[in-house]
Amino acid sequence: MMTLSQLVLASHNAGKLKELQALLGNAVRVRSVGEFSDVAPEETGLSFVENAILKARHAARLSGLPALADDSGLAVDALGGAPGIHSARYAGGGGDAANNAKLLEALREVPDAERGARFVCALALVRHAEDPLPIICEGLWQGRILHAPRGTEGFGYDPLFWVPERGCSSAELASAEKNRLSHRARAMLQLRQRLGLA
Ligand SMILES: O=P(O)(O)OP(=O)(O)OP(=O)(O)OC[C@H]1O[C@@H](n2cnc3c(O)ncnc32)[C@H](O)[C@@H]1O
Ligand SMILES: [Mg+2]
Repeated sequence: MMTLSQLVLASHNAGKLKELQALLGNAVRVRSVGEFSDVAPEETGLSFVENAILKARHAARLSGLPALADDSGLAVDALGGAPGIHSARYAGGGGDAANNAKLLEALREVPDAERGARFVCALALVRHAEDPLPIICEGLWQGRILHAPRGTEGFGYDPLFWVPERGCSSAELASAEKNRLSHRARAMLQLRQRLGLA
């Protein structure tokens, strides 16, 4: 088992950082990669797992500390799994509002029964930049894409993601509730088990 006293979170996304921190609890002292660099690495992998490993190695190299990265995104059935690994830059770098507008437009003619989607999260933890055996955990969250945004909590695509088990959008969930249900919560539970923290 890996014992950790300090960990760098390899993300530049404030919404994600907040969730990762809450999900990790206070057993580990957490730093953010933003303390070491403002520049995010290029996400050139073909999969969530490859991109998570690449981001974790980058942060471990910068900080000299163990690093945890999250690569996540939204896979929409009617779009053949898009935006997928390209979720953060779906609308070409215009941020969350532009991404959400592009998604609504792409699904304009798609009926409810065909609006299925899932959030995907891959976590990668490396002990050091060249770690040959990263810990990988994955989580999925099944839902459906709404016709208009609802709610103001969370980040990213949350206002468009209908959560069937709660009957609301994920941006209408309190953060503690999202942290019980989400793709990230599921992946993080596995990770905490692997680390002996859960
Ligand atoms: O790479 P880092 O620095 O961690 O930050 P990022 O925002 O670029 O993160 P990703 O490359 O993993 O892209 C994931 C995108 O998927 C979306 N996403 C992931 N998890 C989400 C969640 O819990 N709720 C809403 N949108 C989410 C969100 O738009 C993210 O920008
Ligand atoms: Mg990214």
